[in-house]
Amino acid sequence: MPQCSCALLFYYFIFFSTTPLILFFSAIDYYTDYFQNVFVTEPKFNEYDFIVVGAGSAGAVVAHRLSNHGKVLLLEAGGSPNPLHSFPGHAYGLISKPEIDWGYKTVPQKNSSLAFKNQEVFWPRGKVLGGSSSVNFMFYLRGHPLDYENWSNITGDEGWSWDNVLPYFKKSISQYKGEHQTNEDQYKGSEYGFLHIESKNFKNLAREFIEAGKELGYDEIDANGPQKSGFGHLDRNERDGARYGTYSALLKNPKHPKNLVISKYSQAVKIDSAKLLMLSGIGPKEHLKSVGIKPLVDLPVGKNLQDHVLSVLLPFVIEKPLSIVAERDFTVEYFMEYFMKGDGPWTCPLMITSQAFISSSQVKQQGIDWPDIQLYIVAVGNSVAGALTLSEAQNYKKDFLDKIYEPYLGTDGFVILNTLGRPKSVGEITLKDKNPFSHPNIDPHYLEHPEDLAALVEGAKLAVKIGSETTPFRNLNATFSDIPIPGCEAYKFKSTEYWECYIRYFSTSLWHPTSSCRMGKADDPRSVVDSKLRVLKTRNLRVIDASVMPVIVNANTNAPTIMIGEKGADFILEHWAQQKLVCDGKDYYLYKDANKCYYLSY
Ligand SMILES: Cc1cc2nc3c(=O)[nH]c(=O)nc-3n(C[C@H](O)[C@H](O)[C@H](O)COP(=O)(O)OP(=O)(O)OC[C@H]3O[C@@H](n4cnc5c(N)ncnc54)[C@H](O)[C@@H]3O)c2cc1C
Repeated sequence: MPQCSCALLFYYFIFFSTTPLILFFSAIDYYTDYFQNVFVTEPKFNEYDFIVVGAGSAGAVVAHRLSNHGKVLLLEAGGSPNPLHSFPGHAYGLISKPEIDWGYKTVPQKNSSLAFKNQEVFWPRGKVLGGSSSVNFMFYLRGHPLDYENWSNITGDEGWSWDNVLPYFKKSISQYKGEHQTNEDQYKGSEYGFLHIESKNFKNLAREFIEAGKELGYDEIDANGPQKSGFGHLDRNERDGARYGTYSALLKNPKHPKNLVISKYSQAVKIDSAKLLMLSGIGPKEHLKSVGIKPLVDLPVGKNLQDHVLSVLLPFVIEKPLSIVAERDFTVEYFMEYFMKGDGPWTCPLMITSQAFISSSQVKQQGIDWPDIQLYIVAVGNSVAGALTLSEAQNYKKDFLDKIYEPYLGTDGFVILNTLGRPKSVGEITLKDKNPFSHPNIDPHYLEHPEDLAALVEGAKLAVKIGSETTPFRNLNATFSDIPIPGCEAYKFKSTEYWECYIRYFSTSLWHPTSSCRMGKADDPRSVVDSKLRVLKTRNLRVIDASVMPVIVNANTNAPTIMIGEKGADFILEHWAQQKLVCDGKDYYLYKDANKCYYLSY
């Protein structure tokens, strides 16, 4: 990679001169979009067949599918994303930006996140068309078949089994140009699909990571089909190197524009499904009373919150220039590669090039291979910018990071993200008060369950072994910092107690909250919606988003949420077909000889 003796100065010049410009143009873009939306009259109907609140990963899919059959009003609290959102290299820069992010944070955590200011973890959520799919890191993963067998058992509905959700994952795909093109059975595009999935050429340290896994006895895998323990490349929701979330795919140029009215900057008074239901009087009776809301329907809304916990392992140092060091590699060459060819490092969010699924010993004891640890390798060296960005985007204490990074600044290296795929700790979302604009209390109870910490300790030990003791990394002279992190100096370095302490400091969210409006059987006291996603004890109201997952899946949650959107749209269409007998359009057909009209399930 190109070298320059005055690179640090150059980097600072570029950083401090472009950042205000980016902020300035983003602000212009935001206010132009906002005022255009207020003053330019949109075509409106007097009445709608469906109202969808939230144009996120699931909401955009539901609105799109329904607009093929009826008039849809899609209410979104945010506006259009600015053009920078499609640039994967800038994904980290989108976090916590108030024009597009709700700006949530957790309440102070008791068992985790000691390296964070006030032990509060930032919880980014997209407030923009496309929702969190417009700000996420775009990795495309579906989960383990057993995740869905579990859903099927919990709901008592075979419709959520792996065999029955797989067609919905496939249905969303339009074009697959990822790592596993030979696996047609998993990825063949559908004529109804809209997602583009690809994997570009920046794969630094991925081969070393996968080969290290093989040396330790793991297979090289396609993590989607069907998942098992092993190491493999990552696919992303991109098209020609640009983000391709539900905004680009479905809302930017809607397929049924006459039927779909998108109302931007329209906050349906309440925020997010759990909060929305509680402010409407649907939630835990005693809690609603305590904040002055009249309870209408007593349901465990906000309970059962789950999230993937992430512990960052750094710094690793290598002696070959295979990582991106911001001060050195912020080059014209890489930008040209991106803008001219749609390729290179800037197609890769956070330079995460590969990942692994591992079953901890707790899981192996049960005689199954249902991984509960996910490791990612991040081909980022040790830079001033890295520490600054981590602290600003995620609320880490800056001085804590400075102490860890200082001896290694400017060196090549990498980071391993050690994440918990199947956490046992369960959190809760409650209302602060009855003001719809107040942020909710978010308490994920990270690491409360002792088995969560035990699994992450195993992940940390394995990650450090991979990154410093295996042949592919030894060939790079890779080392893991031997300086204990501040706060854990009292423990024997790399002992189980040291890792427990390390993880309690370095633990945050992987930004995959689920299950606060859990789906389940009607007589299960944990259920908020039934297996057709209808809110229990109410009529004509469904929740269709990540919050309905009965248990979080062992995978990044965007693709599973889009799948939920697909199924949810079909549930509504099935129901609607039975309500209204309409046979006048070409999209409708007569079902057998039952003398009833059904809608084609797109
Ligand atoms: C920074 C980040 C990185 C991530 N990286 C990945 C990744 O690489 N791969 C992956 O698979 N997953 C990733 N995820 C998770 C994934 O993006 C989410 O699980 C998924 O987008 C959730 O979809 P959803 O439909 O439930 O909610 P969202 O997509 O968040 O949509 C909710 C929408 O509703 C709107 N809304 C909320 N309340 C109201 C209201 N009252 N009125 C009107 N509109 C409202 C919001 O503004 C938003 O647009 C990431 C998430 C984040 C935040």
